[in-house]
Amino acid sequence: MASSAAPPPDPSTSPSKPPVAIVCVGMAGSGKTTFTHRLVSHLHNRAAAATPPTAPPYVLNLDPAVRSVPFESNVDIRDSVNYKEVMKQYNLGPNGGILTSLNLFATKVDQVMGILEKRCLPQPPALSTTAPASTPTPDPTLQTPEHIILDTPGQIEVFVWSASGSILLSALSTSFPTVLAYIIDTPRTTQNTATFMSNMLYAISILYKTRLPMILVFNKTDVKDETEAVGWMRDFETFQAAVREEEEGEREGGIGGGGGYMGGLLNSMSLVLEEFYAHLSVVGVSAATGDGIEEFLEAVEGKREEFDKEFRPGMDDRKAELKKEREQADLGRMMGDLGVSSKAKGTGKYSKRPAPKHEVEEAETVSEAEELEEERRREREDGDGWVERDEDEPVGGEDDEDEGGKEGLQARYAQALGKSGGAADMASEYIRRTQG
Ligand SMILES: Nc1nc2c(ncn2[C@@H]2O[C@H](COP(=O)(O)OP(=O)(O)OP(=O)(O)O)[C@@H](O)[C@H]2O)c(=O)[nH]1
Repeated sequence: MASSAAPPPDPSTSPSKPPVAIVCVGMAGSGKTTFTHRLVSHLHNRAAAATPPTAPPYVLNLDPAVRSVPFESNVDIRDSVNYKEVMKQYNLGPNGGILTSLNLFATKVDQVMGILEKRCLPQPPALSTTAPASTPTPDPTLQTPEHIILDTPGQIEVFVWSASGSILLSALSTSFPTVLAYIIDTPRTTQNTATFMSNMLYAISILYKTRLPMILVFNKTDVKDETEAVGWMRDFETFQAAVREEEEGEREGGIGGGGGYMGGLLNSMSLVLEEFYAHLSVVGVSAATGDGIEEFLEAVEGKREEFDKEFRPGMDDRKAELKKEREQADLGRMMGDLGVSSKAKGTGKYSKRPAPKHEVEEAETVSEAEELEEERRREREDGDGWVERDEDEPVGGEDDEDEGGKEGLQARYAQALGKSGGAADMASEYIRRTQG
């Protein structure tokens, strides 16, 4: 695949643009992590090869359940929330554990945004009394990245449909142009027209839920290229012909199928979806070989413009309003998620005998669970449960070793939100009521 895209702009000479945030979402197994890995290493290579070298992408891992992340991330939810302990403490299954971990992480969204803005937006030059030294080669570590990349949990609905997902996306998109990369497993999705349509309907629901520009990324083109899928999208007659062919195949094979109802529905939907497809960019990539990554980055630039034109207007005015919404309405909803979790204690599918005393002492709350995390994490952590992976962040944390139970959690929430009262109190009050 040609890599003929223009070299990245030199941030030292070009008017600085904020980086674009790429949020990778997709069904479990579609290849999000492999794609993120490929994208990150591609951008690292591109930044190193530029003259002068530019800043590499800023990377966030938002999947609390992933065992190992193949790429280097600057911010990792796992440093802040211990997924296994969350499952244990709230008696949750895997999906509830991911949801609750994301909820806990989302209470720290303002800190995350603070770090992102500090690291990724051009900062006003520091006042200096000494004469500027002549530095012909800008230091890439002092430059801002062109891309922020986020990998999300495999359980797509947990991220896209949860309050915490909305909080994170709305916070991100108020500060940075934000684009969704909807990763699709091409061979699996084009197995038949019904699977294809299901995936497209999922994409449409995310598009309308988030209202962010979206790129459909047909992944795994090394196994099957995107031609058929794109054909089905661009020309509904091609799609309808495929539906007919499948129906005939089923009739000949004696398979009942949807008895005509299914075919009719698929045909109607293909007509309706024409309008939706028009709003999307489509690229074929292979995360395994790297094919199509440059085309994807070109599509991202197109979507950045769309974001600036259609999404950005009014955003600056709405920033304060959105922040308030985040703290009030969504946190209320988010605590509702925790409430569901707390009710599961002792009654639900994942209920269990009361934990023996020594286990309780081991970690009674999420905050204590965090305290018990490995020494490596604790060293980086400076008191508020939040950590940026590559550097120490000067946060005025307190030693909360003595804080146990609900008070400890309350302090966590208060700290997480950088103040006392408001949403923090609301969160802890909710927990007090539901857990007490
Ligand atoms: N052939 C091929 N396999 C791929 C490609 N991308 C990912 N895979 C494989 O697809 C499987 C799933 O990939 P992951 O990157 O773990 O997918 P994911 O969406 O992050 O998975 P979850 O986090 O569990 O939802 C792995 O076996 C990958 O090796 C690709 O471009 N080509």
